[in-house]
Amino acid sequence: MGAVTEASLEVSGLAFAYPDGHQALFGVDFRIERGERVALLGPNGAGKTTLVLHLNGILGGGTGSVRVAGLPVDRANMAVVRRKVGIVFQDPDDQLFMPTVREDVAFGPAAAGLKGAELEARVERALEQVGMAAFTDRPPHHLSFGQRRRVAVATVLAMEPEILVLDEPSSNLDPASRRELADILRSLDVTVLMVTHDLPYALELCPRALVLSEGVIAADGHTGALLSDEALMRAHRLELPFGFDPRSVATGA
Ligand SMILES: Nc1ncnc2c1ncn2[C@@H]1O[C@H](COP(=O)(O)OP(=O)(O)OP(=O)(O)O)[C@@H](O)[C@H]1O
Repeated sequence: MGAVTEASLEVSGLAFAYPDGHQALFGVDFRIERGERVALLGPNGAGKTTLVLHLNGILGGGTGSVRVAGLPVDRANMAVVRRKVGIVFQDPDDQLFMPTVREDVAFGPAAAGLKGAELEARVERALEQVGMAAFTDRPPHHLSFGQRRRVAVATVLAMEPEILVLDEPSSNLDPASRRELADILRSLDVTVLMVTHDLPYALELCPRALVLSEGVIAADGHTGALLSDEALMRAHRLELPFGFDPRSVATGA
């Protein structure tokens, strides 16, 4: 396979209806290249979560295809795909359940067969990447919310994913923790897809954004340009904070 030209993520004609018949996705197409940071924007109910749950095969059975690093997300590839797509859920407590930070971060790689010094090095590196190396032996429930979110990111980084998917990464963070997480995400050498309603955060971190609305991609382009398009914003119920000028931010730097 031509690994060099493969996209990190390629979604083609993805359509999906829930078992109750509610159609959430109506033919979604986009491609994310290796190393890009892309924001997935859209109003409540647009289909963002439904889309994300297709990226590692939690949801399936619709039509169209999802490929991660060229590999189709299907039953046969599920174990590999789950390692390649790291999803950080909105609530870190959904991801942290072991007695110590070390055990939480080691959990995934250990289940994938890593042990001994190799496992220890993997854990150490992931915790260093999120600035949490000093907390290795602490119980996660003794950490602040912002620290727990960083550990949740580490649990996913420890799997060395092809693509890091973050669901509302800035939610419930104070301004300092928000900025620290932005610095961490910027420093990572990994493809990022970030689902967020925090439009200034999207602008700050992601040079490119997708707008998902009523189950289709309504716009795909430069984040600053999309957020400056008042008609587009209005049409898809996207609102910037009062007084915020997207043209005043150096996007994705
Ligand atoms: N289990 C389900 N069964 C039936 N319909 C569902 C189910 N889960 C979600 N939906 C519907 O699918 C549509 C897309 O929902 P989804 O959660 O993907 O949107 P979202 O963009 O993530 O929204 P939000 O910003 O509120 O998180 C909505 O109309 C929702 O009501």
